[in-house]
Amino acid sequence: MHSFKNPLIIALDVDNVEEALKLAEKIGPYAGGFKVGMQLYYSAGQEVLLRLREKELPVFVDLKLHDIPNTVAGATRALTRQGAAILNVHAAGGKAMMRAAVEAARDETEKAGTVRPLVVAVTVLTSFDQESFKQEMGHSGTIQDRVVAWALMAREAGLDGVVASPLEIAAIRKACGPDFTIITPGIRPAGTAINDQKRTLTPGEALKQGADYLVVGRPVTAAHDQLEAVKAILTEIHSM
Ligand SMILES: O=C(O)c1cc(=O)[nH]c(=O)n1[C@@H]1O[C@H](COP(=O)(O)O)[C@@H](O)[C@H]1O
Repeated sequence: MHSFKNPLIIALDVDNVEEALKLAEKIGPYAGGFKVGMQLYYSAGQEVLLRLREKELPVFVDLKLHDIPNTVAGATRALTRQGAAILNVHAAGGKAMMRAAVEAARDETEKAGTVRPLVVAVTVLTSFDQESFKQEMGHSGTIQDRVVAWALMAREAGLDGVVASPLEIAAIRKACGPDFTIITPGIRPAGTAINDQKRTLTPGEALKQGADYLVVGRPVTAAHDQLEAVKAILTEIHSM
């Protein structure tokens, strides 16, 4: 497995390589890893992954793949070759799609003699609350039940873990066991803006619930002093 020096993954949700590298330079000595999502990858492509490799921190490539199994397998191969330490697919894409992704990652790394990325499933996005989940997604049950069902399905498909809100961590841990990786966005240090997130906890609370990795974007990227924001989160984490 790629090694993260601490559980804090900073989402580099910016528009270009220069901005991403500037941020990575500043917070690199403190962060556990970086996340490159749709905004940056669709703007800068694989160049940003190549340049971030120079920082020697693992990168979670968050493109939330969701397509037929063959297409997702091809995309997974590409992101694996580009050095992703973690990559994600939507659990809603189904078991065959998830299995195709993890098999593609395994095959690609076995051929290259490299370390396989963790392949994790996105469950219910942290921007849903129970009300919008019911109204817009047509699910009658609770978010937690859906997240746990998808987590179990991801585990059966051979995935390494899931992305879920901090509110579901304990239930996932109970259902999927200690070795299943749980990555949680929707992290909001006390007193920071919630923005479009609906299901949130503070960094310390999320770790206490049993998260393996915390994904944090705007509480750091939009902070007046980004470095101070990262350090404050680490202080909270270390005091746990
Ligand atoms: O897959 C993700 O990383 C993800 C899943 C999810 O359910 N919610 C979610 O916010 N994310 C990502 O996590 C990051 C959270 O950013 P902030 O809300 O700015 O902290 C963003 O880059 C999102 O794309």
